[in-house]
Amino acid sequence: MFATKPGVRFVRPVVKSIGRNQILSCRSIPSCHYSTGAGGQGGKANHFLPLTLLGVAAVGLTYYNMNNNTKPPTPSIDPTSSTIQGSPLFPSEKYPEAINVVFVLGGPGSGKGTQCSKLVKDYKFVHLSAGDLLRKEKSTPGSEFGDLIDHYIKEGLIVPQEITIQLLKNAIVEQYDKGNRKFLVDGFPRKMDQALSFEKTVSEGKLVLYFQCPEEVMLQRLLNRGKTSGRSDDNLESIKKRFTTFIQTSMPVVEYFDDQHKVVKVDCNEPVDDVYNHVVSQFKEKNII
Ligand SMILES: Nc1ncnc2c1ncn2[C@@H]1O[C@H](COP(=O)(O)OP(=O)(O)O)[C@@H](O)[C@H]1O
Ligand SMILES: O=c1ccn([C@@H]2O[C@H](COP(=O)(O)OP(=O)(O)O)[C@@H](O)[C@H]2O)c(=O)[nH]1
Repeated sequence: MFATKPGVRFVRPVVKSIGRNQILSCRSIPSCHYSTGAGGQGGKANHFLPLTLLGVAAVGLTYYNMNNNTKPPTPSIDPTSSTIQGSPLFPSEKYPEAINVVFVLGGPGSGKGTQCSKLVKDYKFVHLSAGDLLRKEKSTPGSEFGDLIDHYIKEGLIVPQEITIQLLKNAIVEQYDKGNRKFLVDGFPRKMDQALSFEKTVSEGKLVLYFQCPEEVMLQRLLNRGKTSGRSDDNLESIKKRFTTFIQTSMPVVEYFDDQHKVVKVDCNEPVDDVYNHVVSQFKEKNII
């Protein structure tokens, strides 16, 4: 049912219909519309075709796997081998000013959200948590990717990049239009394909703030958070899976940026205010604040 007929003329990408408020709509993306085959619009860019096919493949396979509980959902196309094509949105003709993006990484429960809140209060950053954006999209009535997101989060897996990147893009554009230029992008990129695509199509990351944290500390914090968070992944089973994903999939991203000398490492295993003091002094040293 997800097959695409050759020659079909696309007037909108799949992502456009996601969510009641079209959160994942491609409004903000120039050259969003495209066509294929006979009757297509000649020279129009075809940027969304691979993206759409990948998205459709991921959704189809996920639904299949959710109904056949024998194996985890794995996209039929290896996402690490495909990156979204395009040029950065910031700066560009439409959005002439560059934005400052700091990626905030660290294992689940390392304190990313806690420290971001403090930075927002003191230094007027916009805090965009990829996990929060996904949870919001998941609970948006009518979201066609709600079940898929739910499944990936419970399993501690990384949601296909085009969904998360589109959510981030929309949120950043909204904030840019309000005059904001400084962003803490929390819990993203968690996978190499996301890192490459985001920097190619949205903006480069100026710095990565990485919280080093022993697993045992994160485990205790997450179990504690789980008593009140209401999150479907703050339980022992999901936490173990998230740790595995973090080590196997997300640490290579930290290493990738570390090779570019963009990573500042902060020990998470101190009281909140002490961790924050380290963060602030590192940011000052790097001229981020
Ligand atoms: N330095 C710290 N010491 C003790 N508890 C902390 C510290 N930082 C965060 N926490 C607590 O640990 C839990 C996870 O923190 P959070 O900021 O939500 O992590 P993350 O965003 O990395 O998942 C929360 O309940 C938070 O209150
Ligand atoms: O770029 C992202 C960020 C988050 N997630 C999913 O959202 C979950 C929760 O992420 P969040 O950053 O909210 O929580 P953390 O695990 O850091 O506590 C992750 O385990 C992933 O399943 C994702 O797929 N892509």
